[in-house]
Amino acid sequence: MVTAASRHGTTEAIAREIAEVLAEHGVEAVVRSPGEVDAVDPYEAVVLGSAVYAGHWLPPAGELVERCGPALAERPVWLFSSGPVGDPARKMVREMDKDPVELPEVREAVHPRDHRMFAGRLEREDLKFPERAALWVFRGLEGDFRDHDAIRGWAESIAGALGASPGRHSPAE
Ligand SMILES: Cc1cc2nc3c(=O)[nH]c(=O)nc-3n(C[C@H](O)[C@H](O)[C@H](O)COP(=O)(O)O)c2cc1C
Repeated sequence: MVTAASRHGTTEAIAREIAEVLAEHGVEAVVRSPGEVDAVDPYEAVVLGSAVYAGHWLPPAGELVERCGPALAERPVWLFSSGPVGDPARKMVREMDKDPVELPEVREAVHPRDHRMFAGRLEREDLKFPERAALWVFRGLEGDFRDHDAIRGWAESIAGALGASPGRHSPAE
């Protein structure tokens, strides 16, 4: 299962991209929003992500860990965050690229195989006040900074760890 907490859809889109790559490699993957997951027992492995706002994961991701921590710890779990936007040459952008505050706690609870921070997306038209006001501070950070190669490469490594062979169920077959 791939599940991600998202406010404006970017992290959810990254979750879908990861699930697509898993499926291309023969790993059956469902995408769920964290709030609708009551139990992870039906799933062999879990990829859990969240957008990062002001240094924090969104609450539904942490709440899933609170609800299902022991069951998550019993299966392979990969974590990701979607955050940094803007030109990485800028100091402010590099400062954004910090692990979310919740990460040590989440690591302790679920013992993930990995945590990856992916660049995100920030579009003015998605934002409402007060986020739009924050854009004044974040000026120059608008745009889609997702690195699809990085996302796909990471998803391929997960497929590999789950025993999938590359291209096992590729559409060409
Ligand atoms: C008000 C605001 C605060 C943000 N704070 C952070 C932050 O602390 N760290 C970070 O890496 N990204 C931060 N971002 C960028 C978002 O995490 C990024 O745009 C993300 O891809 C949005 O994902 P979503 O569309 O799934 O909500 C912030 C964006 C906004 C609008």
